[in-house]
Formats: sequence, C-alpha cells, structure tokens
Amino acid sequence: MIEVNNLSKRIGSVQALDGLSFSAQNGTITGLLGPNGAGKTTCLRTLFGLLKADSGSASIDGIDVATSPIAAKRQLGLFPDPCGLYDRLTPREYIEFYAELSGMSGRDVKTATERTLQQLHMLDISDRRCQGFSQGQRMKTALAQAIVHSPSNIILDEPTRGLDVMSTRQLRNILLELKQQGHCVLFSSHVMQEVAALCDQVVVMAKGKVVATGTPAQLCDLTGCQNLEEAFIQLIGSDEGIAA
Ligand SMILES: Nc1ncnc2c1ncn2[C@@H]1O[C@H](COP(=O)(O)OP(=O)(O)OP(=O)(O)O)[C@@H](O)[C@H]1O
Repeated sequence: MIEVNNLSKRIGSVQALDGLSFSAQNGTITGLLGPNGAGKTTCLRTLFGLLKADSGSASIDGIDVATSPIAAKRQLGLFPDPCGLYDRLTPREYIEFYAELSGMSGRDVKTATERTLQQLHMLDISDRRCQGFSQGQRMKTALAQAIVHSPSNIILDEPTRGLDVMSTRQLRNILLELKQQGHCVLFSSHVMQEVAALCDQVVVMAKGKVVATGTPAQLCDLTGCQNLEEAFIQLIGSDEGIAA
C-alpha cells in the first residue's frame, strides 16, 4: 500500500507538488492521470527516494520513504526507462544483478531470477544479449528488474510510452497479473484509453494537486460525462497536455 500525505515540492520557481494526498491499495491498479507538468513524475520520484519533499510525507507499506528510505525501497519496484538497458548484458545477467542489489545472495538470486523469467514469459530471450532487443523485449527486461525482489508495490512512470500495440497489450496483461497476485500497482499516464482499460482507481492531478479520485465510472458520474476523456477535461478545466 502506498500513501501520500500533503506532499509539497518546489523545483526552482515551480511548485511541482502542492499538498498532494492520495493512497493506492494492494490488489489494485491506481492511475495517476494528469496533463503535462501536473507533477506525476515528481510524485513517483519522491516515492522512490530520488527527490526529497519540502513538506508532507509518503509511505510504502507504512514505512516512511524519507526517514527509512532503504526499508521503504525493499517494498517497492520501480519500472525504469526501457531504453536505458545495458546492451552487453543478457536479461538473466541483468535480473541477477538487480536481485543482488536488492540484498539477495547465492541461491536466492538464481531462484528469484528464474521465477521472474518464467513469470514474464521471457525464458526464450533470457540468455541473449539485450543489444537489438525489440521494444517489448526491453520492456519485459526492465520490468523484470523491478519485480525480481518480489516487492509488494510497483510504480511505473508512463510505462507504455514508446511501446507498440503488442508490447502495450503485453504490459497491460502483466500489470493485471500483478494486481491479481495482490500487488499494489501505481502508474502515471496521460493516455486515457490505458487508464480507462486498466485502473481500478484514478487519481486526477493538475498543478501538483489532486483534483478528483474515483473509478473511471465514478469520475464520469461526477462530471456527467460519457467517457473518461471528457470527464478529465472537465475536471482539470483544460484539454492542454493530454493524449487520447
Ligand atoms: N529538474 C527540474 N527542473 C525544473 N523544473 C522541473 C524539474 N522537474 C520537474 N520540473 C517542473 O515541475 C513540474 C512537474 O513536472 P513533472 O515532470 O513532475 O510533471 P509530469 O506530470 O510528470 O509531466 P509529463 O506528463 O509532461 O511527464 C513541471 O512544471 C516541470 O517543468
């Protein structure tokens, strides 16, 4: 479970987060939906301990990310940018490396790596170098390193950016599997279809604040709109910086 309480963060002259509060539950996919510049990435970076908030707090499974960053990170998997893989490593080497970084050793590393390769259906590419991998193969490798230590919470920043239709569908299925296994999945997006198709709960953000929270259907009811895109535009009061 991820909890964000009254989080504020100023970056230069910009108030990137302005009293942001929401929670994301286990066994649920939560979408952070907001236009460009809403503060989604800043929020996720703060959760992962890459940024320090000016005020407010955030916790992962009840562990404060600012005061106990290492313990909090053990409960968290971060899906990185799949473009940044080391081309000379194979997925197996890559996943083992991240398993060791998370504190595992010896046999546990091998067992966790094998389990993750099976879970993401990537045994066929496990011993090939990442160089030349397709987007979908890169996506799976990046996701594997995020979940090898079996974190109960997974955060993803615009995970389908740059993925083709097949890879997007594969990623969606994997996120649904993670949800069914009881994980708390939190991802940021400004792609309406993706959020409507996947999310149990949508947190609509603008200018560093939460504008509304609910299921896609609840947000439509709240605004009297037919679909999430219309509801979103009504809630944020603009159609700037969104993608269909
Ligand atoms: N390193 C930085 N330097 C200056 N301004 C920053 C920096 N990081 C974030 N900001 C500003 O903080 C605000 C929130 O940015 P953030 O990247 O969190 O938004 P976002 O919702 O993820 O946007 P997008 O959908 O475009 O990725 C923006 O106005 C952005 O320009």
